Amino acid sequence: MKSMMQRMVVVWQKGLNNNMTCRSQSRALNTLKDNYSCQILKSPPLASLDLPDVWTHSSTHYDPPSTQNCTNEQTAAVIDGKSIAEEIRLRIASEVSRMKKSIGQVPGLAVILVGQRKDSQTYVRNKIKACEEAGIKSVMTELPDDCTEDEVLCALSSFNENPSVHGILVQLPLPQHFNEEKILNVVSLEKDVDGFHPLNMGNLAMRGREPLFIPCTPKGCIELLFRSGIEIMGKKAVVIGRSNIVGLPTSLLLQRHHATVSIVHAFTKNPEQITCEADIVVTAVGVPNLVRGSWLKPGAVVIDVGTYPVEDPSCEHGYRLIGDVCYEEAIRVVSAITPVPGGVGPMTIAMLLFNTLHSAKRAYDFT
Ligand SMILES: NC(=O)C1=CN([C@@H]2O[C@H](COP(=O)(O)OP(=O)(O)OC[C@H]3O[C@@H](n4cnc5c(N)ncnc54)[C@H](OP(=O)(O)O)[C@@H]3O)[C@@H](O)[C@H]2O)C=CC1
Ligand SMILES: Nc1nc(=O)c2c([nH]1)NC[C@@H]1CN(c3ccc(C(=O)N[C@@H](CCC(=O)O)C(=O)O)cc3)C=[N+]21
Repeated sequence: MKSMMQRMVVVWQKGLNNNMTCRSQSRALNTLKDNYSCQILKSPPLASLDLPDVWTHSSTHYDPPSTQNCTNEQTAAVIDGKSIAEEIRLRIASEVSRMKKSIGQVPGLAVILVGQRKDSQTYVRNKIKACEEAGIKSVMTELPDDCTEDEVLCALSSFNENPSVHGILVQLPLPQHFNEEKILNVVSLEKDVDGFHPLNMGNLAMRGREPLFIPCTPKGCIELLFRSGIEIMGKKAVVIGRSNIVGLPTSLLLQRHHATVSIVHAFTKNPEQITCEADIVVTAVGVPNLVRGSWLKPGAVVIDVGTYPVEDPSCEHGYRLIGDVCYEEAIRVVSAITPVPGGVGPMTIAMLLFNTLHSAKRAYDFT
């Protein structure tokens, strides 16, 4: 136990430290001159997030679309997840600040990172930085690749019991020798801000049941659709990928919003035929350029969750990210699309902060 504690690296972020820059000219959509663009310029209230009293319509107002990057060929509006996420994070920061002033408490997020994966380290770093900027306290336990399952479970139990921790995230994937199911089952249901606990997932799947938390990436995808004024009800949606963390919960969530949902996976025959009937395509696979222009119905909306790193010495970190969708082809066909990077990724982090705030509000009965 002692040696485990010594191996932990615990990083506490200071309390309120909102150093996010407020973008007065935030542009949620870099829309271009075309017939479709007018459909997605509305800025509806955040129907999918539970803060309607705070996130007023006026606060979510977007400027008219930019036409700066207009080319003759591009017809799609680019859904600017980065700006939308920034706006959401500012709202969260102001809620955290209100909470601190009112009850002297701030939300707390605990992250468990096992192993040395560079991508996981980057994601976790970004999440902790985002917490710091929103005034959310964060604590991280880092364990080596060869640690035991008991060490992870022990760290989890201590976070489960810690009243200043309102959200717990076990960064996935875990090294191969771990039983992911066993570990995720131990995360307290009330602190499961990732929404991966089987009870939260089960409640998401069942009619008339409400999960305590909705997984961040799927929730971010829906939020992007809402915020871009894209109707889900009655639409044909195709989700490519059926993983527990993205594809499956996204398909459940789209159904909850009354879309007719088809799921495409590695064994699907003729995926193109299924996908090209969809009004909304959400793709979460991790295969670059899997979805070609020919897979898409003209005017469809595409949410590209996939991120795949490709070496690029001209980029800051020596690599750049590409999505599942052949972007250059898709923008000539669809009405709106999320870019990679700058689409879903930033929304995942914003939703994590949202879930953590929500959890703390519930813990303190703060409205
Ligand atoms: N932007 C963000 O916030 C996030 C991005 N991601 C990214 O999303 C992608 C998916 O992540 P994740 O869900 O964890 O990945 P998984 O590897 O767990 O799942 C991939 C899914 O894609 C399916 N699949 C694989 N190949 C094909 C194919 N050729 N055609 C159709 N379906 C296929 C698999 O099908 P089967 O089930 O049959 O094997 C599986 O369901 C990754 O690139 C990941 O980096 C993930 C999380 C958050
Ligand atoms: N328990 C758990 N919860 C997760 O939510 C989880 C996880 N494990 N394991 C890995 C995936 C992946 N994921 C991302 C989060 C943010 C970006 C993101 O912010 N991407 C930026 C770019 C970041 C960069 O440049 O590297 C963007 O797309 O614009 C991407 C991917 C969360 N995941």
